[in-house]
Amino acid sequence: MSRHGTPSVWAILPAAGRGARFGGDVPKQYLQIAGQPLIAHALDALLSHPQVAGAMVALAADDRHWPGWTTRHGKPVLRCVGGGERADSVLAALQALPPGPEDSLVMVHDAARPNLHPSDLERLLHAASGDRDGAILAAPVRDTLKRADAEGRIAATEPRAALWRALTPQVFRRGLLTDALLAARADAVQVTDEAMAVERAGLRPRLVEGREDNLKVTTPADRDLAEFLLSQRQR
Ligand SMILES: Nc1ccn([C@@H]2O[C@H](COP(=O)(O)OP(=O)(O)OP(=O)(O)O)[C@@H](O)[C@H]2O)c(=O)n1
Ligand SMILES: C[C@](O)(CO)[C@H](O)COP(=O)(O)O
Repeated sequence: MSRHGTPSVWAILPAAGRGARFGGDVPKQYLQIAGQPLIAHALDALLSHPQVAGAMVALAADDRHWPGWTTRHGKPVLRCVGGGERADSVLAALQALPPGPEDSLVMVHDAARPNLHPSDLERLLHAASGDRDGAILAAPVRDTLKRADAEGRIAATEPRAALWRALTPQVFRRGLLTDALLAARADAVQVTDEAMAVERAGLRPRLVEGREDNLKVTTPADRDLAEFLLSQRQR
């Protein structure tokens, strides 16, 4: 048994997006970067951690690019059909997981974030294991923030003290996250990350500072940086 105990954390990868901001014919999660699809880098980063039991990947119903993996790193890779919004995909994945304790940890990570480092993952899981409100990787805002007006000019400078950018993974107790996402859906509130749903439930997840290079590949401009970062790790 590893020092982390029995692998008990299920990883959820929302991967049902269309990649509209990235463009192209192939959804960005299947972009070949540093020798494999973007989603493979995200899967490997998660499944290589000894505490992670397996992965549930939420795919678009008409996805024809999924390579059909059923295991990686000796762990199960399961899949389900995602939903119209990211939160719907996460909820579908939660509800498709194998039976397990409601207070077990689940970890949600964007398939579009290929450069998650083991050190960040370890610190995040350590923080979440001891915190019932959960924990997320995040990065403190280091730039001055401007609010734009309708003409693309500066309308205001926003205070940045105590502002952080939410990253992923985000780790919560399985039952708590499921209930929080169901409540947000029932209230017709579109949450852009899992923490937003948990905050609505009155909890205060812990912020775990993560690397700035845990980028989400969103537009074509992100591709070269992702290629560089991932190729540097393979040297
Ligand atoms: N209905 C959706 C929308 C998004 N995602 C996933 O959520 C992650 C982060 O979303 P984003 O970067 O916005 O990806 P897309 O939604 O594909 O991009 P876009 O908004 O440009 O279409 C991605 O792995 C994406 O596949 C998902 O599983 N289901
Ligand atoms: C979950 C997330 O990556 C945290 O920053 C972000 O909210 C995803 O946003 P997207 O518009 O679905 O990419």
